[in-house]
Amino acid sequence: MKARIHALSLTDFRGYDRLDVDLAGRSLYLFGPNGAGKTNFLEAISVLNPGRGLRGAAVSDLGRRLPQEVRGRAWGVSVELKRAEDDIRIGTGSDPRNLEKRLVRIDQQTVPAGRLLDHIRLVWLTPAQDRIFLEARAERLRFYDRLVFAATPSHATTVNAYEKALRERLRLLVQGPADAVWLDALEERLAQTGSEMIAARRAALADLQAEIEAHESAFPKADLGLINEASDAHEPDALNNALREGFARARARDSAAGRSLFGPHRTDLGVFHREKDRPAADCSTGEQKALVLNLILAQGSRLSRVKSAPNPVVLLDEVAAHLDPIRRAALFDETDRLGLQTLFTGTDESLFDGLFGRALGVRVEGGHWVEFRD
Ligand SMILES: Nc1ncnc2c1ncn2[C@@H]1O[C@H](COP(=O)(O)OP(=O)(O)OP(=O)(O)O)[C@@H](O)[C@H]1O
Repeated sequence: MKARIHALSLTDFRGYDRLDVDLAGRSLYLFGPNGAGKTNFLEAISVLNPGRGLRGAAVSDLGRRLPQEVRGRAWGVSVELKRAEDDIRIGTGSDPRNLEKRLVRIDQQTVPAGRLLDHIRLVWLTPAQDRIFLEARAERLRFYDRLVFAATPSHATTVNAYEKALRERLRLLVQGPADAVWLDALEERLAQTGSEMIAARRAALADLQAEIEAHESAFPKADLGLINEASDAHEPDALNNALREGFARARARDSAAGRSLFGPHRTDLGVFHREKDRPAADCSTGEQKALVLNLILAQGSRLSRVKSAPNPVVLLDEVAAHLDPIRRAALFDETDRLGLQTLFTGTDESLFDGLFGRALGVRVEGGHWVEFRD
């Protein structure tokens, strides 16, 4: 399903007071000095999916706040998506009655945030994620779970239900009462949601690896793996049983440690640089950036194949600056070839010479779009 961003407005979002533009479904590159408002713009698009957007910010931090103001203002982001069959306007913003909360609207109707995924799916890469292979395991797993969730939205609900049951089980084990019936019931839920999580992660991994194999590109190929999955069983009943038994066996150890030491929440994403024959964490900074970028392109490509879901829109913050000219040209060609509406940022206009005429270019200064390159 094609979904591309056309008309777009921001109101009091971060440094922007008001922005009304029409991207006409095109890709975009924003350039301008530090602090101009380039990342803020990508962040505004990123909140058009459920969750906290690409900076993980609270709703109340997104509203424009002048230096003398103590609180941010009510903010809003809305876009018009043109599709083969119709146009649709989707938007989000703070609830004027409670600035900590956000509301989502689709064609004027207030709806749950999850419904946004029926219309737009976002993939992003920010400088913070370049270090994903050096981060703590839990951070990497969260990054990977977001890749899984973009194609399988139920994965987020499953992970939340699993984490809730895990916290409840640990509380019983540490504070009591260690009621066996209650613990059995919680572990049953953990086994059920845990098996679903493992299955969704494996399916996403197979898809991503297939995308990586399918494309010859200037980016290094990665071998992906899931480490410490809690069980290597594949058949659903066997996986379920293995998890239930694993949780029951771990009770005494978890209770003594005050931590949950068994389960799929302890999984890690393994990424191996095939050509260099070493784990991503041992690769150079530039090699790590290229690996993670290739993973994001694989994600964009696999999402665009999901017939029942909208085409992804890709947000690449300061990615071009870190690539050598050959890889930069390859990135522009690759996003074009995949038919992805991609929004790039960078400080220097010259980084985007290869996009001139293929995307809309805009100079940003002080929260304003000041010059257009068409
Ligand atoms: N809630 C807010 N209200 C007003 N201004 C804000 C708010 N939040 C952030 N800003 C301002 O936005 C600017 C940062 O913008 P942004 O992160 O988009 O910069 P950028 O163009 O991506 O720069 P860089 O090249 O340094 O990454 C800062 O000047 C910051 O003070």
